[in-house]
Amino acid sequence: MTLTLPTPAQPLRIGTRGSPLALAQAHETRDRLAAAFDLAPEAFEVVVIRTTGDDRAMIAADRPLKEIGNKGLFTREIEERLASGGIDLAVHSMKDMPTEQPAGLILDTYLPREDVRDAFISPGHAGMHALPEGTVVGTSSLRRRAQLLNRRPDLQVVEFRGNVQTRLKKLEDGVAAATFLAMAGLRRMDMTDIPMTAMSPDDMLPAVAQGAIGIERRTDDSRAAEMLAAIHDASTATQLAAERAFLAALDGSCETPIAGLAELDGTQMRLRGEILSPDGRTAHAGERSGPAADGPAMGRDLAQALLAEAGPGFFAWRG
Ligand SMILES: NCc1[nH]cc(CCC(=O)O)c1CC(=O)O
Repeated sequence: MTLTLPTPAQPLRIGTRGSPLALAQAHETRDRLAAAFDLAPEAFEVVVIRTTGDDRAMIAADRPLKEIGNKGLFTREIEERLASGGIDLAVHSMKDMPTEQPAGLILDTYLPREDVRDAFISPGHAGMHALPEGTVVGTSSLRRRAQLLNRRPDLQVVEFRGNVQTRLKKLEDGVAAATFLAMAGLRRMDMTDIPMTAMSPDDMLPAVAQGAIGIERRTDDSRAAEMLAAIHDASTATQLAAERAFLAALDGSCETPIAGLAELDGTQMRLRGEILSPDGRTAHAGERSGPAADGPAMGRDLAQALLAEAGPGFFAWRG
């Protein structure tokens, strides 16, 4: 098979949302492909796609994300455009992607994973444990809210939505004294000079697939498959296979406080997972270790164990 590479006249079209983080991730994808095939940046076109999620989030800026729509809200239009041939690739944060895949599309290429940890961000305080009693912390993440309240039930949590820039502005304006963001996003946007400390996964286990970028293509597009193979990171794929099997076995979505992290040491894997009640009062955590190739089985096994420990009805609040 001979690969017909894209040219400035017939560029490879990369679809993405328009937030600064999404654009940084699309540009990283483009730059890695350009380097792998020695192509000029003009051989690629970055296509910004507005999603229902972006529109609704703008209108209902103070409401929790889970109230304004279900999963796929921020990706549906992008996947439709990909399926209909309007773009050739779609770049996603894997943390935001459901575990099922629309027919005709495949999402199995991952860039090397960034820092998986959460960052604690506060102009005035050194870390989660140093916050005075009653301090107001902003976050839109059900997981971070539940984990924080589990460790620090005395704190107050307020809804904190918007892109990274918006959230930092809210901190500046004093809406909250601290917030959390993914280290990966800050690094990818070159924003590590803000006042922050990386959280140990022992204090705050990250979201499943945090820090991982996935690139989606049409199942029948062999050129895309061949080009993506050149930038794929196998270690990230091994980690995500375990973490996403854990998530899928919990039937989890972004509406459920779930955390999971697989770490590799040579051929061995350590997989940690946690499920929490939204108020943080109850948490069930566990881990598995074994050969990395058994990651998906470890993920399913850990999920079953945590579900059994939590008992029936633990996820009952889910609509
Ligand atoms: N849900 C929003 C989202 N999706 C991916 C990232 C960060 C990048 C990543 O985790 O890969 C963020 C923002 C954040 O959590 O700070």
